[in-house]
Amino acid sequence: ARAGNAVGLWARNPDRAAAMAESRQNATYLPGVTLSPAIEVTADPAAALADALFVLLVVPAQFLRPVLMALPDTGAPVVVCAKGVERGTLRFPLEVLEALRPGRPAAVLSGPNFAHEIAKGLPAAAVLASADAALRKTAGDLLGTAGFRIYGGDDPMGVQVGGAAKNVISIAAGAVIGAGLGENARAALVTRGLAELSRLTVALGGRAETAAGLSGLGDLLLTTTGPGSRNTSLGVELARGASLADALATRVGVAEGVETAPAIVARAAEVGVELPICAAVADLLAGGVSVGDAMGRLLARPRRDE
Ligand SMILES: NC(=O)C1=CN([C@@H]2O[C@H](COP(=O)(O)OP(=O)(O)OC[C@H]3O[C@@H](n4cnc5c(N)ncnc54)[C@H](O)[C@@H]3O)[C@@H](O)[C@H]2O)C=CC1
Ligand SMILES: O=C(CO)COP(=O)(O)O
Repeated sequence: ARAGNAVGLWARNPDRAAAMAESRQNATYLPGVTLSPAIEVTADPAAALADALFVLLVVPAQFLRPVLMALPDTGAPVVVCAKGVERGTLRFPLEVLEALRPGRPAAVLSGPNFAHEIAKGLPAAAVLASADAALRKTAGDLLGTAGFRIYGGDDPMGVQVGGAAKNVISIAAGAVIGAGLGENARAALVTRGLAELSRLTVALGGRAETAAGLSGLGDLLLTTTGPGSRNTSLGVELARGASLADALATRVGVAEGVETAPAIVARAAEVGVELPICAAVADLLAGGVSVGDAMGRLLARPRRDE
């Protein structure tokens, strides 16, 4: 909307959609932000999608499939903003889309982008990656503003791996801090986490340099260095003794790393890639190991060259 487009915003719940249309706020998920008059909120998906040049899918990774199934298919290209891996199928978001809408032009938008800062118009950058050069250009042109700099990318798999893996590594970073293991440990963990992210990217056909870009290193820098990240803050809470159920019950927004941790480990195993840090997070979330024991396990791995 800030870039000068008319936007249809579909919300599932008719009461919430009506409240948002009336108050011009999403009080639950983005309190304190006034919606632009160019955004028309509706609970009718057909109305939201009418004349849309493309569709932004902005629900958590586990809900992409049911949401896509609920939306009428207008033939419009799709830009996915979710960062995760679907449990069960072990698919990345664009793979879920391809299964439901084969051949549809699609892109992924990702980067170090806390929603509340984007909503305030603070400067930020993201990468819009697609195998479809025309979509990359039109969606990049339409979404970019003076303060929101969009880079194009032709490695959508690498971008998706970065977005998904960084959420898991953020939980690990939070756990290390919450357990008082120190900032050296966090830096080591994030760096070796980046190596995991990079290995998986390459094994799935992406490029190692994508891991060093906005969607990989960039997002890791944002979310592993402070409590502003929901995944990192979840890791802190778990390390301080909260159960996963209690930690999830007391928060509003999603922590994508919870569902993605076991899924990304399993997906990596399919292509013969080991993700020790992500696996440690999956075990921590499953309640099978303490933070101290998980760190001990990582430190005890056979020594090798970096
Ligand atoms: N919030 C942020 O700063 C950023 C979030 N993302 C990614 O965007 C995706 C969405 O995240 P958020 O909006 O932050 O999550 P959120 O937890 O704040 O909001 C979730 C949204 O999904 C809807 N939802 C919940 N259950 C649903 C269901 N069963 N079916 C359909 N919709 C459902 C909720 O009504 C809500 O609108 C995630 O993959 C996240 O990693 C990416 C960049 C930044
Ligand atoms: O992906 C994000 C910022 O780029 C949001 O991170 P959290 O979901 O951990 O808050």
